[in-house]
Amino acid sequence: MRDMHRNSTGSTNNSTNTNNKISSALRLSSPQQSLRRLGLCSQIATGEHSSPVVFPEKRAKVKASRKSSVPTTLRPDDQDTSENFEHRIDIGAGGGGDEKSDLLGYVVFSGKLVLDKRKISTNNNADAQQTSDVTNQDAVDAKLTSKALAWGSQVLHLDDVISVSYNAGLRHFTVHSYPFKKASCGLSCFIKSQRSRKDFRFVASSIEEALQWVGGCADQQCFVNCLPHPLSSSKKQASSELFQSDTPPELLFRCKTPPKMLVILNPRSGRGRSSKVFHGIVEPIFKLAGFRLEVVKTTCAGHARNLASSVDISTCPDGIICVGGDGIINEVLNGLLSRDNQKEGISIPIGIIPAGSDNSLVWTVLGVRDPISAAMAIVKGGLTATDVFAVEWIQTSTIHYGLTVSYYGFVSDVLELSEKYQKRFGPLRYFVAGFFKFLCLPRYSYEVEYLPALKTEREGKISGEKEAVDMSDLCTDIMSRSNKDGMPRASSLSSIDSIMTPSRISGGDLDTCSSNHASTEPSELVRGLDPKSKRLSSGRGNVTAEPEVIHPQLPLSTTPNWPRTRSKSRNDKGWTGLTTTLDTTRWGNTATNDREDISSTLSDPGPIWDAEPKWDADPNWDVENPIELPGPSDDTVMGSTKEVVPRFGDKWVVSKGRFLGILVCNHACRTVQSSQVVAPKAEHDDSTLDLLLVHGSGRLRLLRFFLLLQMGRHLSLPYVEYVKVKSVRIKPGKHNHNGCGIDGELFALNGQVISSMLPEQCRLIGRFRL
Ligand SMILES: Nc1ncnc2c1ncn2[C@@H]1O[C@H](COP(=O)(O)OP(=O)(O)OP(=O)(O)O)[C@@H](O)[C@H]1O
Repeated sequence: MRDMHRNSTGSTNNSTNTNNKISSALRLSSPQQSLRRLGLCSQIATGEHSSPVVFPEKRAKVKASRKSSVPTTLRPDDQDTSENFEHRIDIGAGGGGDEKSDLLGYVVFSGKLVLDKRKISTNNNADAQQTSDVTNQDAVDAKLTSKALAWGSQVLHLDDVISVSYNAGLRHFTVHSYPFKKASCGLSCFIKSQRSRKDFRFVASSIEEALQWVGGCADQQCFVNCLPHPLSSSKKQASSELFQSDTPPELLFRCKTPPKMLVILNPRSGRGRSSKVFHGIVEPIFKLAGFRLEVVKTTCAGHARNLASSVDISTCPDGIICVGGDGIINEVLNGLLSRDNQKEGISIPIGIIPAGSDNSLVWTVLGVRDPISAAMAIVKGGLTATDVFAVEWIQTSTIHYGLTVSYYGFVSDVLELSEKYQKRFGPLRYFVAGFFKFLCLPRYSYEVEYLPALKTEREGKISGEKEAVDMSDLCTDIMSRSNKDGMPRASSLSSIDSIMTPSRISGGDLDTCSSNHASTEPSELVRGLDPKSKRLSSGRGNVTAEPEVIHPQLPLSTTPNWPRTRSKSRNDKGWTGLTTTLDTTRWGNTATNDREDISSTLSDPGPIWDAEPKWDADPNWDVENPIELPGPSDDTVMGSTKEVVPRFGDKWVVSKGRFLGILVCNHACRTVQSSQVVAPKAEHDDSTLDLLLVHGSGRLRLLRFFLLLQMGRHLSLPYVEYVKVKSVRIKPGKHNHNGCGIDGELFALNGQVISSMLPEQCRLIGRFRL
């Protein structure tokens, strides 16, 4: 176990020093404080909560017992006493000095504990009997601090603790934890340490002390599962007769109320392993932590989105847990943002249990990649605000939201092709599809226009301005129209590297090559897609009409919804099919995985405010790029041109020509399968997008990009441009395979799209912990 021996007892010689060193940091709380923290309360087996009852006489008793067993503060003259301890606890992390002495936080409670190593019985009566058998000779000094429970030479970090079970009226209590299990010495370099369940049953010196220990754990945010006395035949008896004589009639440990959440589980994720992962590994953790969960398994693509858009929030006030890959999270996000009250929707916390092909979001943002750690992050709670980006199809005003990345070119083509191999190759399908796509690599042409972000903006200096954006403004344009979008996915593909390199190679130094224009760009932050800022960003600040007026010529039914089937190819379905509007409820009723073809507008002339030509109407890239060599494997051209286009103070950089790929990242996009980082400078909450342009065409160039990506050196390539942006517009060339991937969902890129940040962030459950 990683943590168990982290701060083990030092030698007898240095123990006195250590005690001196730690004395300041380990000042025990006064008994009164401890008692206050204990906040005797009750969580009776039924899970019902009752009001706290204070028992002064019990408090006095506990106070006395604590005084006698442990000194309040380790003073110099206490050293002798402390030397008599059977085991010394070096809370100062091996005597590292005062600066380290708070590694385990402040002391909440201390006393003697016996670790009962006998197998924990399921029989309560036997438990009661066993407890009385434990002799105090085995007792060791123990301390509960704000960060750990330490006894003898062992330390259990509270981060690894899920809950504590306690039977009223007994001296013993059980700590349920999931510490890291260390691989055996020889294998530790090869095998990642994993968490596994470990229950520690302790016996305290007295019932009062047991209450103190358990109450202290409750104060440190551990859930306490309080059960009746094992000898009581009924809960009624436990709370009336037994408690009257032995213990307070009601024990109310002050700990957090167990959360109530909705679990949306994609049973197809991870090649169908997600149900096993949830019920076998994750659910027991949530049960230990007292969570009240309603589990819904999705029946088809789009189901999660429908659930998230319509669920009664009062039934899951603490959030929605997604079990699956990045795709299911994207569905839930889009569902939440399509609710009538979008502000409420985006504020619903989202928990993530990684059980799909790739879970870049939770790995990058919370540093969690296995289901147990993810469940623990949810149990431990806290929220991490995360940017949300919106990709809007300008001509049709359709919007799809994302949390991870949107991509165009080779990667989106691979995403599409990978569908074919889903059943046969599972997570390896990206590699297989990447290989085949590589062999017959087409050329991709785009017009890219981006608004670089200023350094000051990236550092949040105008956060006040950001905060001033009213969510209702935001909703007027982007969100209200998003209800109609219902674009489907092909599969999860936040893991760009899995396309070409399934191997694991460590990252190295990363050189970023931001655009020159970025540093000379003094413009206001165009984060958020409220109509006003969007117009500003597009250089049409004089347009004041409501969204409907802005796009007057748009027929209501022109959303470029493009559900794809998992089995059909793009050609089968005809990318430029009928104009229609996707009814999202249809997805919910679809019994199979396959989706119907719903395609997009062909002839939409685009909104009035966007009518001004920014580029040639129909770029002919073969002509515009005279240096482009013919043939499939050319590798010598940058293939694009660049210019700065000032509009109303905002200088948009225009780059057009050939691109192997365009990646617009919301966070660093780490991949679970390897140590690569696609956008090393990206932050999930910096209000900017990181744009990666891989210029040019040709297999050699593409191969070099992916190889260097594995080594973390892809940004050093001369044809790779990396810039932080506030907004990006992308328009495909004429003969492209026009796909666009958003968090693993695949869409048709018929016409120009604009990616920008929403002013409001969503909230992921959990915090990044090292
Ligand atoms: N019951 C279902 N049947 C088929 N598709 C579903 C179902 N539930 C959800 N989906 C679709 O599957 C997509 C992918 O889900 P998710 O990201 O959870 O898995 P994944 O990581 O891609 O899984 P896999 O390991 O199979 O690649 C979702 O975006 C959703 O559209």
